[in-house]
Amino acid sequence: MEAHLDSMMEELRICRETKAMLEAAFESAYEGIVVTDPQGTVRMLNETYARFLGVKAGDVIGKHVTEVVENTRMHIVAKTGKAELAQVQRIGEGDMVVHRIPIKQGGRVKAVVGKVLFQDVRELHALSARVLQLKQELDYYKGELIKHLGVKYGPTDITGTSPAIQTAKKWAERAALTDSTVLITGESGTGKELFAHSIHRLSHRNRGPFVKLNCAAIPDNLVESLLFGYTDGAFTGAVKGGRKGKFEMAHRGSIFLDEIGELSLPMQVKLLRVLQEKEVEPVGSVNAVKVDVRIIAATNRNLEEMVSDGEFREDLYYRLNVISLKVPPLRERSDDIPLLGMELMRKLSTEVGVKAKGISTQAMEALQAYHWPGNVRELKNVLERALHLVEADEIQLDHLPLHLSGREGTANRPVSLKDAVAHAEREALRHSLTLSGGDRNRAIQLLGISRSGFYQKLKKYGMDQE
Ligand SMILES: Nc1ncnc2c1ncn2[C@@H]1O[C@H](COP(=O)(O)OP(=O)(O)OP(=O)(O)O)[C@@H](O)[C@H]1O
Repeated sequence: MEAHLDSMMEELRICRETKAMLEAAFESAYEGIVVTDPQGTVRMLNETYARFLGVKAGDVIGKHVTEVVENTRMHIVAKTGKAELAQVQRIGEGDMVVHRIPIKQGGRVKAVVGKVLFQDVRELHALSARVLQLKQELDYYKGELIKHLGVKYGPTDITGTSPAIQTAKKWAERAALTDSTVLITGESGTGKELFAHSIHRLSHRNRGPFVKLNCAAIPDNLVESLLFGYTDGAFTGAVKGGRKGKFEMAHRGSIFLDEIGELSLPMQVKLLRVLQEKEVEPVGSVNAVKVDVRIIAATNRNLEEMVSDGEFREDLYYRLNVISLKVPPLRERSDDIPLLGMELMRKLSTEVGVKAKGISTQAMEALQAYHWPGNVRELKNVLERALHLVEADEIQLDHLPLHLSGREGTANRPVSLKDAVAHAEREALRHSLTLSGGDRNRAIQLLGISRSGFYQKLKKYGMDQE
């Protein structure tokens, strides 16, 4: 009996403590709170609400809620048993946001709790306007940060719905989940760089830098210092204080080694060491620097063939090719050409300042029938050229180059061998420049002729000013 009494006392003490805690929470709440019984009689009213209504809680408890709060529906909710959330209720001078929540036991309403969330809905409007402004600012700074970090493109920039491009995109998404080295292969102009940016953008490193190095564009003797940096006085002409290399710059981010197939054999050895040790040794330094960098490499050359010809190290090839991503050539996804053509045309029209709205059916058919050795880059160049020629709204067949539009009939063909050679040379020059996007070094490579020969021919055919 005594033990029973003790346990009842203990329970009573806990109940009192809980009640005191709930009352304190009730009173200190920022929102106004009112509780009624199922008949709509006010049972509780916290200090915030009482102050807001300009009444004393003690005076209104026991009154019907309609006598205490203007436009109330607490007594109605007590009848319907259905909660009314985030409703606007006019009280005095202000529009309030209120919740009315029935408390049920055994399916019957035992009480209704009313909450006034904001003192006035205008506060909410002001708050949401501020949130919107902050969001816009945030988006702007995010964009700026991304530009600053070096990443320019994301997966949404890769246009195409063909199964081939979708598969490549899926691989890129998967690659982004890991930190493994990715080797992106594919013909020139297929969009390898877009994929490299996208992998970084989708990865957990996307707040870190994205650093690009085109291995073909730098002289051999500079590659090392560019990649690994150098110390003060490492060589004549070195910047005072030394300079960080691309690997260090890409710390906690990704490095994109474009045209990796052009890296000389001695540089391949050094790169392999970085991959193995995860540290770089700046030129002139004896101390290695630890780097945390994800490597994305790309090439349009056949590295396997280069390995068998002894031009590319096998061990480096396997280190790079942990995840391989092949970007399909455009001729294998001609289904993408209408969408891609329209998308590129829209972007280019803004750049060129021409308002072309479409591509005629005939022109589109010609675009789809062509084999696109220069892939999307070539398509872009063809469309840009067409936009300069277009007079009305649409790109027509005769705005496309002759080799594409099929208008190159026999009537205009040269008869003498000399003229035929000149004609062929001119076309080859033009074609190589279209393929390379105007990049003369690449055009020279594509033609397989010497630099001086290239410039002589440009001059001969009056194309040196183009
Ligand atoms: N799927 C695509 N959607 C939209 N634009 C694309 C797409 N693929 C490529 N491009 C555009 O085509 C051009 C060439 O792409 P990119 O430079 O990525 O090719 P690449 O494969 O890296 O070429 P290279 O081997 O010559 O370096 C760029 O202007 C790029 O924006």
